[in-house]
Amino acid sequence: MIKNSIELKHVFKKYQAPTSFFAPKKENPFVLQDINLKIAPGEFHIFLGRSGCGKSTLLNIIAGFLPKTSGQVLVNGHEVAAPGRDRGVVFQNADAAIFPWLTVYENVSYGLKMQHFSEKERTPIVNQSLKLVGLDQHANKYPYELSGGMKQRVQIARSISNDPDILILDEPFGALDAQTRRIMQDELIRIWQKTKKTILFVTHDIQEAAYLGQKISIFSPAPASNIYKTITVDYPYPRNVFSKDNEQLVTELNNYFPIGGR
Ligand SMILES: Nc1ncnc2c1ncn2[C@@H]1O[C@H](COP(=O)(O)OP(=O)(O)OP(=O)(O)O)[C@@H](O)[C@H]1O
Repeated sequence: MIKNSIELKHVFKKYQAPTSFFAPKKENPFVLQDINLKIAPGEFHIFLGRSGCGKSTLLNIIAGFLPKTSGQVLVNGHEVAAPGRDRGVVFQNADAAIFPWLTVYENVSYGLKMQHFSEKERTPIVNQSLKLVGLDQHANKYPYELSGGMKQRVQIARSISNDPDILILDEPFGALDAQTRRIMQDELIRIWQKTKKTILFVTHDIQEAAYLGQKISIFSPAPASNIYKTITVDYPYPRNVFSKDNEQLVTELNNYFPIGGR
């Protein structure tokens, strides 16, 4: 068993069509068809693809929120059957993910409290997580007092406080303005380098994939999406969006998504 690893073997996914006595019987197409992938411990891995190709579906299967139709999904060598502490998830919509009636501190502390950590045990973990994401000065604020970027920091701190092996992020910066998005991308790289977690990050933004990813898995269009190719990006961080390396990578990635193509 390799710790912090993810392995996908022949994963297929088809959503169940709604059934009704009056509606004609209908079969939904496969959303994902024969996905095979290995994500190594400590890797920063990107799922890149057009809207609707099934990136979030696969991420939710790995997180344990959705069942697969067939195949094997192994996290740390064990078949995924449900969500678990080994996987922390950060969603795009922070407003739906954090509790509006709890402070920043209480939101980050909540999961640990549910796992019966005592207050004495929780305090240093929560303080450390808040410091890591730069929210230590905002611990007593409520979500309505926070910017979009700060709310995403709360989600990241909450996940990190559980000390997951793998951090799973579903378009976490998609709703942020361009400047905040770049700041959060730099923050995430810093957190990844510090914690050495395995990161699985979903995006449809080519520039974002090129700026963040060590490995970029490119999804084919819907339906019945597959992973076309996984590209290894071996130039170092921090990356310069104006560098020749970056320009070449963005051009290469753009070739997989022709304008006007599906
Ligand atoms: N609960 C569901 N029931 C039926 N079909 C679904 C369900 N959830 C998603 N789908 C379909 O599965 C396909 C993949 O959706 P998914 O959200 O995984 O794509 P995505 O690549 O993450 O898209 P986006 O980037 O827009 O979030 C889409 O065709 C979508 O309509």
